[in-house]
Amino acid sequence: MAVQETPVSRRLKTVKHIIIVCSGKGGVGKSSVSAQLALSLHASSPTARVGVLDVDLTGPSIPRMLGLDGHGVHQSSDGWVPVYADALGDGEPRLGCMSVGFLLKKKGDSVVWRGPKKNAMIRQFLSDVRWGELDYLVVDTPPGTSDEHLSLIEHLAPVHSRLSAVIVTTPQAVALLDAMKCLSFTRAVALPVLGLIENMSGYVCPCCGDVSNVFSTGGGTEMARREGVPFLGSMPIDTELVTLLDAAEPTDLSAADGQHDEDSEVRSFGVLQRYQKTSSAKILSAVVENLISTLPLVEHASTSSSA
Ligand SMILES: Nc1ncnc2c1ncn2[C@@H]1O[C@H](COP(=O)(O)OP(=O)(O)OP(=O)(O)O)[C@@H](O)[C@H]1O
Ligand code: SF4
Repeated sequence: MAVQETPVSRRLKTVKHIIIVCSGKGGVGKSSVSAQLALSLHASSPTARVGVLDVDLTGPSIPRMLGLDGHGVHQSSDGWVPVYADALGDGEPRLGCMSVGFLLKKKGDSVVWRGPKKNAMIRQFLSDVRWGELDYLVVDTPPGTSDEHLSLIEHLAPVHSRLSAVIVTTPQAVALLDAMKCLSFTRAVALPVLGLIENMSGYVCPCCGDVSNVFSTGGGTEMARREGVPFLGSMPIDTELVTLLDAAEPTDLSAADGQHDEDSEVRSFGVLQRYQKTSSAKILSAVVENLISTLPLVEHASTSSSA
């Protein structure tokens, strides 16, 4: 089946893989996992180019997690320029971000929109952001399955053949029940699932390294086995991660200002360097290896569905 030509397809034809991160329930760490996936994919190869699109329109948290709070979107003649998070002077920028958070007048403002307006915003994000060549576009979504998810599927599924999802859950029964609803949604819209990530799976004591299972354990593995989806890995509760992502300091705009021209919005970035030193980064690099190894499944699924 020929892929339709639309403004979204024209813009995203230089993006190899689009990975939608979703969760059935709020607060399970979906945005933290999205930010960490982007950081770890960026670190997975010296040339990997990664974008993060935050479509959690009513609660955008990716700019804060990447230390990009307070930045505004720059409009070039060829569309919106992502805010780049790589260190200045470190070669070509390879980690770009776009979020409704960059469009809000001030920190803490909220977006109260109905479905059609959200749909229009998402279409504009997909068709107007000048990502350029990307290996991975990680899309952070709101919890549950809402207007934002339907809009993404509506605009992306007909035009992008390497579109997939990752489901984030915590080990508690109630979160797993909601993760099941999320999985049913992906099946209903024929969205291939790369796998399940269990977050907040045990607590590693910073003093002795002992792991305590604060919640029940093994629910994610069991659900993945039962439902026939890959289990990508478990992320323990990491106090270092909370400090890093919740308190990621906005980078100094004045320091970066002299370094960008009209078409390049590159910012100095300490989060990437600090993240690499955390124990979460080491654990997540194994999760990312598993994720990369499941990407061929998406190509297989798209080939069989278009056959
Ligand atoms: N593995 C972890 N260890 C410690 N804290 C974590 C971990 N994962 C997430 N958190 C913390 O839990 C809180 C909620 O995380 P996050 O905002 O990523 O959740 P979410 O599922 O995206 O929430 P929302 O419902 O707002 O979309 C944040 O303070 C985050 O720093
Ligand atoms: S796990 Fe061990 S070191 Fe950590 S708080 Fe408990 S007793 Fe103390």
